[in-house]
Amino acid sequence: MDEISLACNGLTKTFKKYIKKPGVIESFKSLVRRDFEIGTGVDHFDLEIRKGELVGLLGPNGAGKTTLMKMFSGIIVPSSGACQVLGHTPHRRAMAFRKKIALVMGQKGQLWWDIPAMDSFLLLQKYYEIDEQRFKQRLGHLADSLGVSTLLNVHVRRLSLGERMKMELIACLLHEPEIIFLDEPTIGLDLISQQTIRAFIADYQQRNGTTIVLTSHYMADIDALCDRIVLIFDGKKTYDGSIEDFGSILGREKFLTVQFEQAVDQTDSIWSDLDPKWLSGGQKVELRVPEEQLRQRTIDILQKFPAIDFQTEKLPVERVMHTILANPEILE
Ligand SMILES: Nc1ncnc2c1ncn2[C@@H]1O[C@H](COP(=O)(O)OP(=O)(O)OP(=O)(O)O)[C@@H](O)[C@H]1O
Repeated sequence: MDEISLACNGLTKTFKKYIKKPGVIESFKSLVRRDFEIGTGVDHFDLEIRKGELVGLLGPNGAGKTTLMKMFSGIIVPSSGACQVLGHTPHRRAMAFRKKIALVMGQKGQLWWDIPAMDSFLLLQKYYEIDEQRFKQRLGHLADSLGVSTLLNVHVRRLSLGERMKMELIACLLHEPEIIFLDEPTIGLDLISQQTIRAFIADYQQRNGTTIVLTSHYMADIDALCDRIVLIFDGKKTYDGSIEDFGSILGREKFLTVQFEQAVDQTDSIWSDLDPKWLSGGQKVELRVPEEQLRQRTIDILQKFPAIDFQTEKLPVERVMHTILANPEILE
């Protein structure tokens, strides 16, 4: 039987949300008594992740992804429900647990800004009690793989965003964690840095079989790295399955792209049920077409509007996600 790395059951996190009424008098009143309501960040979430899986956690802004990652890594205490990570209850923060996990938050680094990354790594070596030889070997290997060996002694504040993220990854991997939580590791990075970090994570995971939970706003990350995706909306799990099945959630559809000689009439009824996405000022369109209608619908379009190029492909996950974010009831 496969070993389970993470299991949670009915995991819930509620927050007090303070309400401030407008006006000066209300501001003074709020100094004495603050009204609040209870908001739910994560709502009765069940999840099981096997050892060595790379799972993508997806959802719109404010869906509860970061709250979930914080509960998995023990930074915040659940309001109710159960969570076990590598046999530990995360929020107890036992040292044995901390040595087995790592959390990288793209929005919030753990490295000190005013000192070189190397100094932070040395502190982490002490904190995690990493043997000197193993530390040197590991740091050398990670820094080489990420192409930052020459930057270890540069103050973190002087590094570019991409270089800083690479240092954050090294910091999280030095102690050889068994499970890694990556919350938006590529956020704000340019395309090249995104690709480098993506390739590094894929390679690292393949070599080490580490369990990884990843959140990202970039579907390219999810597409390239994750076999399984979990969708979260309003704190609730709405989908858990393979990326292939996710791609076919909207039915057996193909993605048809047509490039025209000149801009065409976007109000024509021919597009009405094909979810058109217009590009190049109306000279190019991307359509979702049911597989069984693909031949006829393509002929109809080409007969009506002079085209210079067209292609069909499997519906990209990005497009499926976009449609689901706009119409979450599809998953009900
Ligand atoms: N400390 C807190 N106090 C009050 N509410 C909070 C707190 N942390 C999170 N929330 C609320 O919980 C919900 C989930 O937030 P969370 O940060 O987990 O979302 P997310 O999916 O990570 O969003 P994003 O993609 O924008 O980072 C939001 O409504 C948020 O306002």
